[in-house]
Amino acid sequence: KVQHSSAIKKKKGRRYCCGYPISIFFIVVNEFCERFSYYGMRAVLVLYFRYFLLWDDDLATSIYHAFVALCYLTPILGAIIADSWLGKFKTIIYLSIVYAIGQVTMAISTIHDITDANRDGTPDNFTFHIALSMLGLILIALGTGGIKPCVAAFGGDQFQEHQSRQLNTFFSVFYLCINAGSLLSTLITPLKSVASTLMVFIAGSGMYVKTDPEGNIMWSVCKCIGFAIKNRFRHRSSSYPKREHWMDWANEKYDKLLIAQIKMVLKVLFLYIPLPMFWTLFDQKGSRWTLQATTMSGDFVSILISTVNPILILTLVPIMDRLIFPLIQKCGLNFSPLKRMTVGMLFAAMAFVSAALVQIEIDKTLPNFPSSSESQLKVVNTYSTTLNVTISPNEHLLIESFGSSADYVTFDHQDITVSLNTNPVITKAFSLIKGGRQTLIIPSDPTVMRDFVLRHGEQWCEFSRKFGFGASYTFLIPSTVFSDDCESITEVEDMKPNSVHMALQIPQYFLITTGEVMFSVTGLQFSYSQAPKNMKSVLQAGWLCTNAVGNIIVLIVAELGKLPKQWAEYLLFASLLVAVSIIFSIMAYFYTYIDPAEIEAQVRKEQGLEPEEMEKETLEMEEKDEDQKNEQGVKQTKI
Ligand SMILES: C[C@H](N)C(=O)N1CCC[C@H]1C(=O)O
Repeated sequence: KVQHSSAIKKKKGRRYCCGYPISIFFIVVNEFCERFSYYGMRAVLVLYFRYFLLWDDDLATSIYHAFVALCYLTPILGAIIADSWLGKFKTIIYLSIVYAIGQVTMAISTIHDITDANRDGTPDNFTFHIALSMLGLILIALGTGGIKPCVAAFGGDQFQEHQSRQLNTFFSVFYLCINAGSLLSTLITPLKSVASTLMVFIAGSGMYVKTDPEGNIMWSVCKCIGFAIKNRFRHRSSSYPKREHWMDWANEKYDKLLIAQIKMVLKVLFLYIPLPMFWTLFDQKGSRWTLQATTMSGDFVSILISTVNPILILTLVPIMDRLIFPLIQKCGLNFSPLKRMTVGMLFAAMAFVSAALVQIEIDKTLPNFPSSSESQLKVVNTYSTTLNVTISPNEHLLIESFGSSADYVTFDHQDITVSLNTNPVITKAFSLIKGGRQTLIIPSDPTVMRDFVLRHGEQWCEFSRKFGFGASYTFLIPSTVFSDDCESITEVEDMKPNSVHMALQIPQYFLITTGEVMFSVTGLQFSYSQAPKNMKSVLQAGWLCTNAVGNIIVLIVAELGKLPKQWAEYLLFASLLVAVSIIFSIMAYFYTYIDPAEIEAQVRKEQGLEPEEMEKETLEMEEKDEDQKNEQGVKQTKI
């Protein structure tokens, strides 16, 4: 009775603006601040690993993906704590504190002065910094992941059953805030944002609808499933009559309502099995696509590329919600949530086809590097006259003074002899490095060693030309050069600058983000709407876990099983996602959308409602009326 009246008291605090509970304002701002902090930290994480902890590219990328995977695995823990023990409100508060401690720990780990006793600018004790940063990252993963399923579900809890339209809009706005936070964090430093997250959330405290946790629900679910499996096994003989669903084998011991709720959750979780493949492709934006961008040209575009996903989300979500989806509906087509998710997957697959096409263009412009059994040599002539260079057995090069051979010459053997048509003829034998590129410099005569400083800003010689991305140059400086004799310095281009423009990546970003809007925003709404009341966070956590598994697949498949051609790897991922989306569409075809509240009410009715429940329901109905009147602006003073 006491619990019952307190629940009602809390619900009476509900206030509305334009048909939406005011409390959701605090929730979406909280999500904005949280994502601002998370994405801001994530944006510099690989750089921190690479340039502070001095890890190599592979280790930095692997730990980065492992961290992201952990961030999407910890929601299970947060959901269990919220649904079984603390409730969503307190879980968000406590785990946000853990999150803040994690960010502070991480910040401390980046102060090299702590262990830099000899003040040379690098830490002396890397173990200390690594241990501290790993601790910080684990706390951050626990905080960000733990609160994530609770915040989305808590937002959903603020609405009533008849507000399904507003609920869908809430999830779209929620996703917009995630991306506004992500966009801003790329542009400005995410300082103090976890503290703001917590303060904004607490500020709305008096206005939230806070549903109490209903005991250790996860433990009851596990015990019930365990019992059903054991009982089914005990009655495996064909003499026992079959039951409609394997969970019905728990009927002997467990409440019908719990069994019905577990059936609903399992049905959705089964549907989630193919979904990680979407995230496997999506999360390669941050690794493979970024590496692809480093082989392309265009400097200002690089900032656009790092912000294009959130910018497109901010544009596409309203366009989809207000224009495309209503238009499709008007055409009489039933674009159900699961259909949207399938189309989202196909868009992501198309994005990877687009990435493969861009890669083929890039490959055409890339230098032809030697295979592991070949060697390459370039010859540079700093001699005073043009030279005829013969490389055994039959390579003849005519190289003018202060010039070089047009390109690297490839040899399938390593031992060569170089002859120059000087007087007397000079002949010398060399052994080249297998699989490597080398440059042979023919020195000027007489050889004088001298220093020449090329210093930015105050260099002796100004070079007006801009060096291209990805290019490599050799400067030939004559021994006689003086500060006013810049003309005599010759530049040899060893590697051509990247020539495929980064703007070519925009179509693939556009396609993957369109896919994300259809897949991720819809998935978020779907996970909430199909979950029984006491398992909303659990199902949100299940949804987020698909992201974690996707990242683990990136780690395993993309890192270990590299294909020789990058474009082929992109096409492989695209084909895999098309195959998975076909499987998903078949599974979706057999899925029947449910109204969990209706099923729960039906089971209760079958069981015969207890007087207490009846009373609660009547009060809720009364309250629903009051809320509806509130929405219409009618002021009610008393129920
Ligand atoms: C930044 C992405 N566009 C995005 O919004 N997300 C990627 C994974 C899910 C979602 C998020 O919650 O951050």
